[in-house]
Amino acid sequence: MFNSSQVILDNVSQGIAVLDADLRLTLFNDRLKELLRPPEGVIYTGVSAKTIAALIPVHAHSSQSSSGESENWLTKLHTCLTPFHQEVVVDGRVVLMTSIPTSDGGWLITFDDISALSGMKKELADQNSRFDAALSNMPHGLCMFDADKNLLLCNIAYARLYDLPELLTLRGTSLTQILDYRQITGNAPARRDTYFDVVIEAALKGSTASQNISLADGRVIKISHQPMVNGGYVATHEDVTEAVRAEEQIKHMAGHDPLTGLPNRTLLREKLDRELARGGDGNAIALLCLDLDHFKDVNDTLGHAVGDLLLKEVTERLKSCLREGDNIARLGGDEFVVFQRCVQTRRQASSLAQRLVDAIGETFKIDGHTIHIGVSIGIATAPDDGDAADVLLRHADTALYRAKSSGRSTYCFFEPAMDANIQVRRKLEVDLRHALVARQFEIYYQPQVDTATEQIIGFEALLRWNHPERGLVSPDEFIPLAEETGLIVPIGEWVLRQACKDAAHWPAPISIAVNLSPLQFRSQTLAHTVVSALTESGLSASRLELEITESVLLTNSEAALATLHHIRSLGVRIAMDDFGTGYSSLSYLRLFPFDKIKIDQSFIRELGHSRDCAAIVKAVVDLGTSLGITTTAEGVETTEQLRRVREQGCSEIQGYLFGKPLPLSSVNEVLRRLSASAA
Ligand SMILES: Nc1nc2c(ncn2[C@@H]2O[C@H](COP(=O)(O)O[C@H]3[C@@H](O)[C@H](n4cnc5c(=O)[nH]c(N)nc54)O[C@@H]3COP(=O)(O)O)[C@@H](O)[C@H]2O)c(=O)[nH]1
Repeated sequence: MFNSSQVILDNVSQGIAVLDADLRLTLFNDRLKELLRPPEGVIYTGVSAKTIAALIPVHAHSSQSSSGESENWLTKLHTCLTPFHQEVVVDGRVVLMTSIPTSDGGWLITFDDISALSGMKKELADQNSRFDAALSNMPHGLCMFDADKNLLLCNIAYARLYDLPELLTLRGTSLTQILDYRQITGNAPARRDTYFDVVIEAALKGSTASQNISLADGRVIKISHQPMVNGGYVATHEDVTEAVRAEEQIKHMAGHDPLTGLPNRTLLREKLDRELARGGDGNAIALLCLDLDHFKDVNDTLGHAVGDLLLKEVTERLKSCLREGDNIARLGGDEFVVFQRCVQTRRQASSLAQRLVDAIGETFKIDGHTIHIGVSIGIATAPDDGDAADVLLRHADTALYRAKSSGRSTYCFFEPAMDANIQVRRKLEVDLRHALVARQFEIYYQPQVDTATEQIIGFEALLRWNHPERGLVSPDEFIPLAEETGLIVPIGEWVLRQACKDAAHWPAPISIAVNLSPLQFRSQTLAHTVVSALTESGLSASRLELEITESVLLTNSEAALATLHHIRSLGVRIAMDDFGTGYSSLSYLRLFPFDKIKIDQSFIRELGHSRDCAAIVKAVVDLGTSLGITTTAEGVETTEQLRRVREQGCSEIQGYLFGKPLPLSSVNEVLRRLSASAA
């Protein structure tokens, strides 16, 4: 027969030991032996608690007994009247001993193997300390609030971010308390109500959201909310002030011109597109393309620093002409755009354009320099001239082109007919840029004759352009374009070098005259180019003549005069071309010791018809004679004109009567025949 209580005891998972009042073992089970692993025969009914205590030598750690004492188990059995626990380690296993006093003065002791539980507790403790370390070391603030907006926990970074005292970081602190405190210290959300009502409520309702919140102290905090499963939310707080500022700055830079601070082309396009899309409310848009006149001269002569200061000053003046709602942008260089929404488009745009022209026409005083520039303006209007930004900009630019060619410092409205002309001109410009590399230029030479002997004494180099589609293009058409685009500088340099090379093969003292454009004087390397053209070709300086018009001295006269003196000091002769067509040809004779005056063909043409012209020619020749300057009559076509200029005392003649401009091969042939007949 089995003892039923023993069967029960042997089938429970705990080790059981029952001690009587004398602390002797009265009852125990097999599980006790399994846990304590006593040597054979040590555990038996009647054995003392002391013997059992000897089997459990190592205390894992003492849990607090109900009396709060931590004492040796045996001592406690003698002294304690209430249950107590002890964790001990037996043979590597953690065993929880629970000692419960029995009514007869004895003890019921249970032994639980809690090794697994103890491992989990340790793991949990480790995890908690890792979590604490992570929280404390997080660069961002972190906080958890329950569903009632009471703080569950927060980390040091959160407290530091808002300068919170320790008291407000304790569990249970309400969000309102925290925000009230932040309100006082000046770092609460600038729009607290919105933050509270919208952001927090959304988080509590389960929305994951990330939002930048501006604080009253100017900082921007990125707050990311994550709802928690059991209500409440966890939020990270990151100070993104610097990042937001940098982003704003990058955005500003992408849309603005760094020099003037004005919107750039990209931003202009955005604004214009927006305005055009808004259309349809009866209002129109006037778009004004502005280009400064002679700005390049300022850069070339006074330097880029002064040019930059001028652009800033121009910007201020342009802005001062605008009214509320008008927009301005700088497209680059000296190009600006203004657009305005207006009702009476042309009238309002004219009035704005005139204000702008007047403002820029006023003298500028920059860095000790007095500067005169102007502005040319092309205007296109929407919807009449187009309703897309690209089209409007193109049409305003076309009108600008017209404003520039009709004298500058003025404005001009777009007209459809302009488009076709300008397209042709643009195409010519593209072709002209290509012409030099494509070797489409050729120099023709027109003879210059001694009036007395009627012998050829030299030739004038006159440029011709063999256009692949249009055939020979007149210099009257492409030289002004080359001057407008600045291409005259490389083209003029090519003419000079090529003409010197060609003339070097002609018999001395036959000379060569080359035209110089005013723009070539701005390059500052002109004198050097002349020297190298002479050196490369081997032509004597005395056989080279350079023809300039008074416009060279009109702008930038000091620098141009210095260059002229330098070139003349080489032995090169300087001729004043088209004499009498400008305003102050005479006064320029006092400025520079010209070697030759070329009387413009308009006077020669009129010699037989106009007494005035005859008198002018006579006066110029007399002036030349008294100053020791050679005079050449240009455009002599008839024997009658020849007779008259000879009568007036003109020393040299050039004109169709003695020969039209000829290609090099024909000139060489003429010269060959001349030297053969002279031999
Ligand atoms: N900067 C440069 N300018 C140049 C160069 N090559 C030419 N040009 C200038 O282009 C203008 C037109 O030149 P072109 O068509 O060659 O006309 C010249 C002569 O052909 C013409 N001429 C000469 N004699 C007569 C005549 O009896 N009748 C008549 N109707 N025309 C005649 O005059 C032009 C020469 O002018 P000028 O230079 O003033 O002596 C012209 O302004 C050229 O200067 C160049 O390489 N660089």
